[in-house]
Amino acid sequence: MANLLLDDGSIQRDLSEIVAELEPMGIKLKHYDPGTSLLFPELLEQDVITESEKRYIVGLHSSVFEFLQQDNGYLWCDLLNVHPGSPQLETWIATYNRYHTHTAPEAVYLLAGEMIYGFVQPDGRQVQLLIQGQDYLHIPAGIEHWCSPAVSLHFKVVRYFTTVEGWMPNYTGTEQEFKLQS
Ligand SMILES: CSCCC(=O)/C(O)=C/O
Ligand SMILES: [Fe+2]
Ligand code: NI
Repeated sequence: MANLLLDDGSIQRDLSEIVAELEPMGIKLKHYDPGTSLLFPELLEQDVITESEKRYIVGLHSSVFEFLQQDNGYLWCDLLNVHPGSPQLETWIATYNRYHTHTAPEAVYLLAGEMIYGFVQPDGRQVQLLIQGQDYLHIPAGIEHWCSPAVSLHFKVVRYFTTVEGWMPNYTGTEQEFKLQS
């Protein structure tokens, strides 16, 4: 389940409170646990999974989550697997942990592991959202965000795309500011 860290050091753990905090930015967060992870538990534990294993997981998952694809007009989806031995991991982190926008929505369903997203609220305050297994996140086009693996450096995520080319980061230059109270 997700946690939201606010810039005053407080943490929201209640899903409905987090949803309300994200709502002014048009960001949707849901927790769906249809039991699909039980279909491939050993694959979710593995650091390395093959392309055919990825296709198997995405295929099983897509049939259960067909409504997500239809409701949101997703054209295609893939499975991104990040682990401590992932090639170019530092480059990947450097690419996405800077504030950026996309011209298309960014939607993800986290199968395993943890990811952190940063957002700028309408009043300028920055928040950090931790998502965990079975969390679904939808960020509208044009919303500033950054993302990163959590320190475990493990996540497996289904990414939903509404355009053929996927998400291109447009960097905004906004600095990450996260001052917690002393
Ligand atoms: C969510 S995994 C891929 C990273 C990415 O494309 C992106 O835009 C993160 O914000
Ligand atoms: Fe992004
Ligand atoms: Ni590992």
